[in-house]
Amino acid sequence: MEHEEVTIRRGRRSGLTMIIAIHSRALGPAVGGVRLRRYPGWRDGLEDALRLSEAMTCKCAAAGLPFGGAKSVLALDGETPLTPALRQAALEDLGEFIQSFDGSYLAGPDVGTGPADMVVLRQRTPHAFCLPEEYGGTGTSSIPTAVGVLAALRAGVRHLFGTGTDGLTVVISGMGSVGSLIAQGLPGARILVSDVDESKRDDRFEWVPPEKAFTTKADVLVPAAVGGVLGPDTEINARLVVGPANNQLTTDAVADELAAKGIVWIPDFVASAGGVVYTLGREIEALSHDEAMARVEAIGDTVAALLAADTTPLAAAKELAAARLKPR
Ligand SMILES: NC(=O)c1ccc[n+]([C@@H]2O[C@H](COP(=O)([O-])OP(=O)(O)OC[C@H]3O[C@@H](n4cnc5c(N)ncnc54)[C@H](O)[C@@H]3O)[C@@H](O)[C@H]2O)c1
Repeated sequence: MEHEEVTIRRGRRSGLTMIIAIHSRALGPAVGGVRLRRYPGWRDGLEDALRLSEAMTCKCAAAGLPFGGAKSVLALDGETPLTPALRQAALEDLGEFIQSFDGSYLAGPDVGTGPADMVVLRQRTPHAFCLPEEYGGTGTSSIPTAVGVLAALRAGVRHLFGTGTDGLTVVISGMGSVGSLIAQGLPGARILVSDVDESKRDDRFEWVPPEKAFTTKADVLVPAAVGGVLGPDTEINARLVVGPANNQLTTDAVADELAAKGIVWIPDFVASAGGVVYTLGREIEALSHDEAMARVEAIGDTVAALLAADTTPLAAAKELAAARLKPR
């Protein structure tokens, strides 16, 4: 096992399996979101926690943050209804669990949780961030995440096409909180959007059925939905792939296969770091909004440097993260 510490506990109020995976604290306290979702079994939740906490270590190290990587999972089974009472009990259980790490693990929102849930965690531990603004936090991280992806996208476009984004065709797969902001952030481009949820259709943009999103001819494809979408046989009809979805590749080898096909893939842990860069900068390092946003915009410089390397962007990003993680 490469992780520093993995602890599994049953919530005494909720009865839910809780997993906290600490991948690394080499650079500072480990940070990572709380994922609350259904799994076929808790071991699947454990798999998720192991994978996602490792990705957080890479994300923080590549972004130059003084933090390590972690993840919490609250594993729901297939049938128990998630009532408000169960949610409250699970968060109180997790808050106590987080507190037992004595500040060496800092929790934020992830899939299935949001800023309001962080308020419940705070009742049991001070080590929860991304609270709503009225509680002194920075609220949702979607805006800085989208700003970071847009900076990465512009750097990729400059490298590949030597231009800005005006006139390019961009397909966005996933019109959730981040994808919809990205769509609005490219006013001169032709934007095609796609989602499994038809209610996410937006009259301002052309609609593509979800099964056609990756094969539609475009200059840029933005995966903004779920992970595991890029495998060895995935057909893609765009030259540049860059988006916020975590863990997009089914295996690291896919990065080499994409490169061999002439497709530039920007590592997700670099492109999607804006939320964590901004939130931790504001809430832990007490930076101003402008200072924290300047760090988010700097994701574009990181991407430009990765693209200048003579390896794939993934290999270059892993090298960058490993160099920062090396004991001095
Ligand atoms: N919100 C953040 O700050 C942040 C930070 C880093 C990474 N991410 C990652 O970015 C991605 C998007 O985040 P979000 O906050 O916008 O999530 P979200 O839940 O608001 O939106 C996801 C959207 O994807 C759609 N979707 C689900 N499966 C799909 C599929 N197979 N094809 C097309 N659409 C599909 C959903 O209907 C939803 O509209 C997630 O993978 C998330 O983990 C988010």
